[in-house]
This record gives sequence, structure tokens and C-alpha cells, in this order.
Amino acid sequence: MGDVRNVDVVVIGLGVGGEETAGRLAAAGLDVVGVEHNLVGGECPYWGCIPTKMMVRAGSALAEARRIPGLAGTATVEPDWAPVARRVREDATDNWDDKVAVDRFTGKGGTFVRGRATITGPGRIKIGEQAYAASRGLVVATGTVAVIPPIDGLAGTPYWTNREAVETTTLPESLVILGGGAIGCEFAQVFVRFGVQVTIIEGSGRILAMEEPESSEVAASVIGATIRTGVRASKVSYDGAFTVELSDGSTVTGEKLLVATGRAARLGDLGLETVGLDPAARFLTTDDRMRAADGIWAVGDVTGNGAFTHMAMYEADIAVRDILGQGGPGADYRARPRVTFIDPEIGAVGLTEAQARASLTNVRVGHVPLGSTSRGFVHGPGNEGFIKVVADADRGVLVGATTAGPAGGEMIGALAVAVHAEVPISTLLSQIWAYPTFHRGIGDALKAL
Ligand SMILES: Cc1cc2nc3c(=O)[nH]c(=O)nc-3n(C[C@H](O)[C@H](O)[C@H](O)COP(=O)(O)OP(=O)(O)OC[C@H]3O[C@@H](n4cnc5c(N)ncnc54)[C@H](O)[C@@H]3O)c2cc1C
Ligand SMILES: NC(=O)c1ccc[n+]([C@@H]2O[C@H](COP(=O)([O-])OP(=O)(O)OC[C@H]3O[C@@H](n4cnc5c(N)ncnc54)[C@H](O)[C@@H]3O)[C@@H](O)[C@H]2O)c1
Repeated sequence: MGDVRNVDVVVIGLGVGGEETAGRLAAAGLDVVGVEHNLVGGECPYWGCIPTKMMVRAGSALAEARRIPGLAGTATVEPDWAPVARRVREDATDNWDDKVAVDRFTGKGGTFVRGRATITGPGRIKIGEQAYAASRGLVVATGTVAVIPPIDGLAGTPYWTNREAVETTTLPESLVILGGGAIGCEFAQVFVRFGVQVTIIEGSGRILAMEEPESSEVAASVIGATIRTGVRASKVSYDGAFTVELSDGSTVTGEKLLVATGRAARLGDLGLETVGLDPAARFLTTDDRMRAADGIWAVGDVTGNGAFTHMAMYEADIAVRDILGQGGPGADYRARPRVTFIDPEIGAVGLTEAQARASLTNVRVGHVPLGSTSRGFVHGPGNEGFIKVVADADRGVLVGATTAGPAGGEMIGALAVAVHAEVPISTLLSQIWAYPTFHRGIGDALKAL
């Protein structure tokens, strides 16, 4: 073991959350070591948000062109994956090269180390043979990895996770997707729009099971895949194509198989036991300053507070302020927003109706189908969606909302403000909503409370 290098802070994992934390601490003048064993930036820019949203954009362009008949004339649409793969490779990921991100961090004064860090004690880590001691502490921002369920036969096959699905330059004729969460649904709709026969296998009773049941219904009606719910894969075999045996005795086949059955923090080999934390835990639990233990902060997917880039950035900001002693508000997850980028987009914030009813005594709900609003009517084809608001009637404030529809991800912004700032419903009801916008439907949903 070489000499111990003394620094102020070590950030383990430079995905979205770690890069933000390490960069800001370095820019503030601290001696920061940032450790990343893969690509600086993490899942979001290379295999997550950015490339998948480029795919979604391409699929939506095809869908919109296919809506021209009956609206605006005729259109011949010939999908081609090549420009999508090129944008993903050249524009989004720099061919999966993180030089720009590394330079961005070192340009702020940080020290970058490529490697896998293991915690060896309070404020101490090692990367290979090199040991570091961090006087202010450690930040764990190690994210999540795709969960691969222990299905008989699956392990030896060339299945895809989101990574292979993002990297593919050619499309299969058929694709089986295990898991109907956000990842399964977004990929499914894109690939369907490019002509792939897609089957989703979802173990629970509905796709997008974490969202409102109405969101699941809209998703099921627009994705265009064969959707099998309430069944699980019991066996997988591969002989050039995949055969998946299901728990009800039926089988499905596909040229490719995408596993999208959730994400898990990989805490087991991080050395958490050396600082008194449980390496068998699912996530690193933190207080409202993102402290997991004395001198250890955790941010991003690894905390289990919502696996979204905006949550990683939010938590990074709190940890940075705490490490720099700057004070300010602590973590508050009441108004956590999220958008599933299918078409129509499904925006949501705060509690679903079921979550609200489980924790509150006086819940009221207002719902309006988007097609019944003026803008939905004008829009015509592609106007699927709804706006739903969930209120704590005792306090007279919204605690949750869903906006599904064209620009559903944008519409949710207004309701996120309402939930975050606890704007009285009486105030919202007196608001003027521009005509004819989609978001004017929020006023109708509020009246329906
Ligand atoms: C297909 C897909 C689509 C998504 N779309 C969206 C979206 O549209 N909007 C959204 O908000 N979110 C989206 N997400 C989620 C988003 O990507 C994550 O929430 C975000 O990347 C979390 O950032 P993070 O920094 O916590 O973790 P990560 O991005 O996972 O980064 C963690 C980093 O830590 C590194 N690491 C782990 N262990 C060690 C170690 N011991 N030593 C050194 N380095 C280590 C890893 O290599 C990794 O780079 C999507 C995710 C996927 C998979
Ligand atoms: N637009 C976005 O913001 C976006 C997009 C993609 C991913 N993400 C993030 O990534 C996370 C992970 O996404 P995900 O879709 O992988 O996970 P998920 O947990 O949202 O969904 C996984 C689904 O797989 C099902 N499942 C689990 N095991 C199964 C099995 N053996 N057979 C059949 N079904 C099974 C589960 O019931 C669940 O519905 C999301 O929760 C989200 O936080 C966000």
C-alpha cells in the first residue's frame, strides 16, 4: 500500500449526483478527489435520460407524421434507426467517451481518479493500492445498477439491459421486455414506432404500477406493444432468439430480450461495514442533510429517495451546502416530480390517490379527461390523457397530481409549485388559466374536487 493522500473530501461515484457534488465542492476551494470506475456523468448521459429521450423524440416525430392523414394531408413515413443511433453515438454520448466531463471536473480544481473505491474506515478509502484520507468526509454517490432477476436460464443468455438497448445500431424484428416500469414502457413505445414487435411482461397487475391506475390505462392504450400483466417469466432459453416461459404456462418469443425489472444500489462491496453501516441494506438511508453517518453523505439513486436525475441534483445541493456549512433548507420529498416520457407524457408530483388515502383521512380527487378540454378537442389525434389532482381536504391543499397528455411533463410544473408551496386550493381556484391551453384543464380538475 502506497502513502496515504490527505484531502478534504472524497466523492465515490461521479454520476449525476457525484459529479455535481464533487464539482461544486472543488469550485468552492476544497481539495476534492472524485472517483469513478466507469464514465463521469453516470447512467443519465450515457445510457439513461439523454439518449433515451433522443429515441423518444424520434419515435414521437414518426407518430406525429402518422397523424397527418385526416389532419393535414398525406405523409409517407419510413422509419430508419440509423439517424437515431448516430445522434445517440455522436451527439449524446461522444461515443461513450467522458473526456469533456472529466475536464469539466478537473477544470474546477478537482482531482479525478479512474477506479473503484472501497471504504476502509471513517473518512478513508482505497482505490487499488492507493489510500486516501478525507478530513471532512466521504460522499457516496454510487447510483444503481439494473436488477437481473434469478430466472432459470436467463443468466447465460445475451439479454439486453438499458445499456445494450441504448447502444444498438440495428433494431430486432421482435423484442420481449421484462418489466413494465418507466424503462420498459419508454423503450417499448419507441421500438414499436420503429416497427419492432414488442411484448411487455409485467409481473404486477398493471404497467407503470407506481403511478395512478389511470396512468397505467393510458400507457397501455398508447404504447402499441402486446402487454401481459400479472405473469412472470419462469424460464428463459436462447437459440439465436429468446423463448420466455411464463408463470401461466404460456410462452413468448423474441429476437431480443430487454430486462427492465428495476434498479438496485450495489452496497455489498463498498466497505460500509468499516463505518458501521449495513452493507446488506437496499439503500443508504440519510437524514435531511443527506448524512448517512458521521462524516458520510449519500446522494442520488443510492439513497432510494427516487431514482431520477433531478433528485440526484437536489440531494447533491443539500449535501454540498451541509459540507460547506452554508445552511439552507433540508431535504423535503413532498413535491417530488417525475415524468414518464411516453407519448402522451405522464407527469406526476407528490402522492397518488392511493398513497394519499393511506396516510390522510380526508382526501378529495378531481379528474378531467384531456379530450374533454377545448385544447384536447382541438388537438384531435394524440390527445389521450387526463389531469388528476389529489387534495388533503382538511388542510385545503394539493398533495399530489398527474398530468398525462401532450406536454404532460411540462404541465406538471404548475402543479409541482402548488404541492411544493402548499398553495391553498381556494387560491388556485381563483387563478386565470390561459385559453385554450392543455394546462387550462388544471382549472377544470380543481373544480371537480
Ligand atoms: C434507461 C433510463 C432512463 C432514465 N431516464 C430518466 C429521465 O428521463 N429522467 C430522470 O430524471 N431520470 C432518468 N433516469 C434515472 C437517472 O439516470 C438516474 O436517476 C441518475 O443517473 C442517478 O444519478 P446518480 O449519480 O445517483 O447515479 P448514477 O448515474 O448511476 O452514477 C453512479 C456512478 O457511480 C459509479 N460507481 C459506483 N460504484 C463505484 C465505486 N465503488 N467506485 C467508483 N465509482 C463507482 C458508477 O460507475 C456510476 O457512474 C433513467 C435511468 C435509466 C436507466
Ligand atoms: N422518465 C424517467 O424519469 C425515467 C425513465 C426510466 C427510468 N427511470 C428511473 O429508473 C428506475 C428504474 O426503472 P425500471 O422501469 O427498471 O424499474 P421500475 O421499478 O419502475 O419497474 C420495474 C417493473 O418490473 C416489474 N418486475 C420486476 N420483476 C419482474 C419479473 N421478474 N417479471 C416481470 N416483471 C417484473 C415490476 O413489477 C415493475 O413494475 C425508475 O423507477 C425511475 O426512477 C426514470
